[in-house]
Amino acid sequence: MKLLTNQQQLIGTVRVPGDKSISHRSIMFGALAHGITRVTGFLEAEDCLSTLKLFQALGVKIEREGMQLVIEGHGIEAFRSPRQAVDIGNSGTTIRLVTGLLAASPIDVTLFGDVSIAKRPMARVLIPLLQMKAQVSAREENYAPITIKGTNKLQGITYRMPVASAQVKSAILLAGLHAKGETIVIEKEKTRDHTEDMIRQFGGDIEINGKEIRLKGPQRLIGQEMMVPGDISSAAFFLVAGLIAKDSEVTLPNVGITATRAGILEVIEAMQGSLFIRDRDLENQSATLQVHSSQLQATIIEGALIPRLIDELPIIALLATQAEGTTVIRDAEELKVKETNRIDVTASELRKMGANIETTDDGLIINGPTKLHGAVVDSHGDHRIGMMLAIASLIVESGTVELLNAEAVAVSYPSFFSDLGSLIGEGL
Ligand SMILES: O=C(O)C1=C[C@@H](OP(=O)(O)O)[C@@H](O)[C@H](O)C1
Ligand SMILES: C=C(OP(=O)(O)O)C(=O)O
Repeated sequence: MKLLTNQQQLIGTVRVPGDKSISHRSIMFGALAHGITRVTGFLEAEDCLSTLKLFQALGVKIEREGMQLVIEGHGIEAFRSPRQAVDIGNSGTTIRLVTGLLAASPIDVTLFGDVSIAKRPMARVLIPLLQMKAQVSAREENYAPITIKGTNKLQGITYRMPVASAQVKSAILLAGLHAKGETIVIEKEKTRDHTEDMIRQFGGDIEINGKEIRLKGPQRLIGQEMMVPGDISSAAFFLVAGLIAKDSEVTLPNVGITATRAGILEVIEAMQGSLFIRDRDLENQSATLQVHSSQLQATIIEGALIPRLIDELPIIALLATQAEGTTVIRDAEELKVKETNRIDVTASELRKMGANIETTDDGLIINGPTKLHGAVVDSHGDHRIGMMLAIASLIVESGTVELLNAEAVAVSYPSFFSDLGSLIGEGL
């Protein structure tokens, strides 16, 4: 795909689609609960549709009614074994959370995915689940396909997490909901807490004390009405675009800014970006975000901040190429096990466009500001890399940009290119 270059100006408003993490969980909790769950703002993107189809294959009735998704939950006991192995596509969140959730179900199932999923580590989920007496196995004990033989004999555990991962935490908590006794998870760093929020929202009982989370099984959840706010991980591309493109102003209404996800807003402020947060909705934990073109300063991104902006790091790396000074991203080794090795791929693709960016064992060092130029770049099938490169092309001063494997953006944001085009005032 040929991208727009030549220092574009971005003006306007984009309503980014629903949060991916919350959308996945809306299906999972709706299916686990008893009664009807109605979801407004569900993200209709490939990853969340993988979760939707999986639960339909387990016999759960899920239908669209106007702008809502309606899930008819009859509890975990009502799940049925699918006739064949289920393909979860590119979605790490689906395969990891569902492995925990289904470990305590009455069904047998094998889950597999695409070439990227087949390389992502699963032992991090299997190790605690095996301690809970789950019957789960994986290729070479670490990779998809994963086979789950559900059992009603799960036992609660106390688990100190060796990685900062909301997916691992959520898999254990979802298993713990139907295990006997208490499950205690102690996080390495605080990660996104949508699972904990939704356990409460669906009538469950959970105690949170800093990084320690406790729940007792078995629990019975009740169907709910839910609103999914816009995804800050999708908004991040337009936040950065508005900051680095010339003479720009971009407004993003209804973006989820819950504390465990809002790290990018702190980074923009630390870099002296012009950011306004308006219309805060405390119940929905959302707000309108507005950015203007800015003179940016380098910063250091590390430690407890990393899990609060983990998926935004490729686009933050682009932001840093336009900041004065040396930006250091460290403690981000988890980036190596995402859809691609995002440390290597971010650096190698941005370097093709002239960025001054080095990789380290756990992050990136970026010297700025640098002018970017045209190149043939590649998403490597990673949605977040594809969208980052499309934003980079907007500030290219010479040459053209060709993006290979652009279709990967549909994993989390199918309307990305048309939303970007609407800010520029012409279709891409
Ligand atoms: O729980 C979730 O919804 C997610 C957790 C994060 O993964 P890890 O738990 O592997 O950090 C994140 O990168 C992913 O996009 C979504
Ligand atoms: C890492 C991501 O997703 P997942 O782990 O669900 O594949 C992402 O969306 O950036």
